Amino acid sequence: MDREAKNEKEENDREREKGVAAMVACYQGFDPAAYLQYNYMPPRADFDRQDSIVPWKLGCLHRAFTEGDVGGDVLVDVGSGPTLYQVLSGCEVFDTVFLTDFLEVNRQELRRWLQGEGYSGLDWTPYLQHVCKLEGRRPSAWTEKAARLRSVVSDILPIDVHLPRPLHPDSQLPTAGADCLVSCFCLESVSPDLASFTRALGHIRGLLRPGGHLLLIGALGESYYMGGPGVRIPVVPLDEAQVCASVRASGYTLVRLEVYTLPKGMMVGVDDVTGVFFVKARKP
Ligand SMILES: C[S@@+](CC[C@H](N)C(=O)[O-])C[C@H]1O[C@@H](n2cnc3c(N)ncnc32)[C@H](O)[C@@H]1O
Ligand SMILES: O=[N+]([O-])c1ccc2c(c1)CN[C@@H](CO)C2
Repeated sequence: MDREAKNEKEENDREREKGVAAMVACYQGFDPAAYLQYNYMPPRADFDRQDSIVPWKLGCLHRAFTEGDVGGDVLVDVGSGPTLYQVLSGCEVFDTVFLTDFLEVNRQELRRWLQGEGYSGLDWTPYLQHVCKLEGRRPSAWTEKAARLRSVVSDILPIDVHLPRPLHPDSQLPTAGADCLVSCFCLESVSPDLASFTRALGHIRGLLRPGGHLLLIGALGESYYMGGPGVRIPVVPLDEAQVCASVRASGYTLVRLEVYTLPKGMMVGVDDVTGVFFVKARKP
């Protein structure tokens, strides 16, 4: 690499590090309780509304986890936040589930629910009941699903998708890698730009074994969201073409893309998201 190219690469690296550092600063004000209230209560989580976002997401995940090609022992959820919905289908398929997040406040929120004591966050019962219905079970089986989830979550780990190795080396992940990754509203919400989003996709690919699957949910057309009162967090605005191009450029085979377009009733003033994508992809 000649001197000019080397200087340009060093400048780009410095810019990227500044962008990532600025994102870390934004997340210091993240408020799990407010985030859950903004996004995981009605209308966005209304199980009686055909056009509600959360039932759409749960349907995508249910189909992806149960259509026969996804399986193995280990599922990793990348950037769990304070939410559990993203593993309610996967917990029936995998015997070992790792939840992960960058912030201790979120890891603590998850620990409290899993330990079944002192949890004062969202009531996940309607979510558990809805996924039981998707599975053809009676809604009252939600208590069995809750027990199943608590039994398969092996650990709640720190993660940083901007590191080439996002998990700490002694994270007890199999050396061959996880059999499946799920990640929802994380990568585009923590990356300063599209290149960083694509790079993070490549980093988490290293957590996956060859032949393993990635189930990715994210925001379309979103430039910011409120992570708490007065906590405005920038987001990389993505369109469908960019999502597909980034998935392919980071080394996955795209299996399918599904898109949800927000009706006005789902625009509640906490972000400017216009759509949600669901990607099923595979590491060759
Ligand atoms: C918009 S929230 C998504 C939470 C949840 N997965 C959901 O579906 O609602 C983004 C999450 O990414 C986490 N995060 C922030 N920086 C991160 C990083 N560098 N690597 C991994 N996760 C990060 C935040 O702590 C937060 O929980
Ligand atoms: O409607 N939803 O189910 C929902 C859930 C979470 C999030 C959004 C929408 C939009 N903003 C992202 C952060 O980039 C977080």
